[in-house]
Amino acid sequence: MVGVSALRVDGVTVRFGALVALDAVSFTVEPGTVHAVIGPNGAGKSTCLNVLSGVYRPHAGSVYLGDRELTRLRPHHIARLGIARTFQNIELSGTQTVEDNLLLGRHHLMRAGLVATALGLPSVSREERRHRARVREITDFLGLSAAIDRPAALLPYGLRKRLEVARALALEPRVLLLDEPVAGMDTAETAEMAAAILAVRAELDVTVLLVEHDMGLVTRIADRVTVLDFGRRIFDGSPEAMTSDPDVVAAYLGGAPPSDSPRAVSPSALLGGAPEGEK
Ligand SMILES: Nc1ncnc2c1ncn2[C@@H]1O[C@H](COP(=O)(O)OP(=O)(O)OP(=O)(O)O)[C@@H](O)[C@H]1O
Repeated sequence: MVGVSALRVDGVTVRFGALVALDAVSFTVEPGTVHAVIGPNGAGKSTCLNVLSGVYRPHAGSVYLGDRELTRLRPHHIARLGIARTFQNIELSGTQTVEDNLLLGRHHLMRAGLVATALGLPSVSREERRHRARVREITDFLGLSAAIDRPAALLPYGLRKRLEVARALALEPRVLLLDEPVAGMDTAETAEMAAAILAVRAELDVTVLLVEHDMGLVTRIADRVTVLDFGRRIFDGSPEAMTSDPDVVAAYLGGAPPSDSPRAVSPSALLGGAPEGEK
């Protein structure tokens, strides 16, 4: 898991009908960093993550991992190139154990074909042992080993959120995209998740891009922050500079969208549907 390539968002625009969810947004996530994308409700954060993971195709602009353009690729292809993500709403298989959820996450790394598996060839069991060993390492790393045989649905909320991160790590990514990793967590769970994210960057050398509401978390763990408001990038820089930036302060204090904002459209104009490329 070597994070050597920058993830570059270049002039990305996404529209939902007349509503411009992202308006020519650009930023670069440097390898080996924790980069946060924040902004008030409806700022375009999730849309941005959906573009990066291939769920939405932008109307304009491009996304690159190093020299590789990702813009037109499908989600599974992007995942194979080393970009894994978690979802705002936990998307685990609740009836399956922690271990099986992670093995499922490694599915595309498994080489044995159906016939070889059905015949129980030695190479298959060797491969399976290797994957199970790696899954144990990942569960240990994220403090989930005591729960490895439990069904995901029976875990407390904080552990389920961490299992989501573990499942994304099971893909052996170079870049990890986290959609609101501490949403709904109490203080202790938030602190544990913050420590886990920092460990992922420092010990696994995985670049982390997280979308988050929690300003406190962002200022504690992010190396760099991009702030969106009404689909536009209003700030890109260090967490320290962000907290005193007048545009960021104004956005977080609230207020109406600027009169030239693409968001200043009538409600009926917003019913135009999803982006052209939405799959
Ligand atoms: N599938 C969709 N169809 C229509 N409009 C959408 C769709 N997805 C997002 N939007 C709109 O695009 C804008 C940006 O939404 P997005 O979910 O990206 O914001 P966000 O910053 O993630 O918000 P939140 O913090 O509330 O999750 C919002 O006005 C939202 O209502």
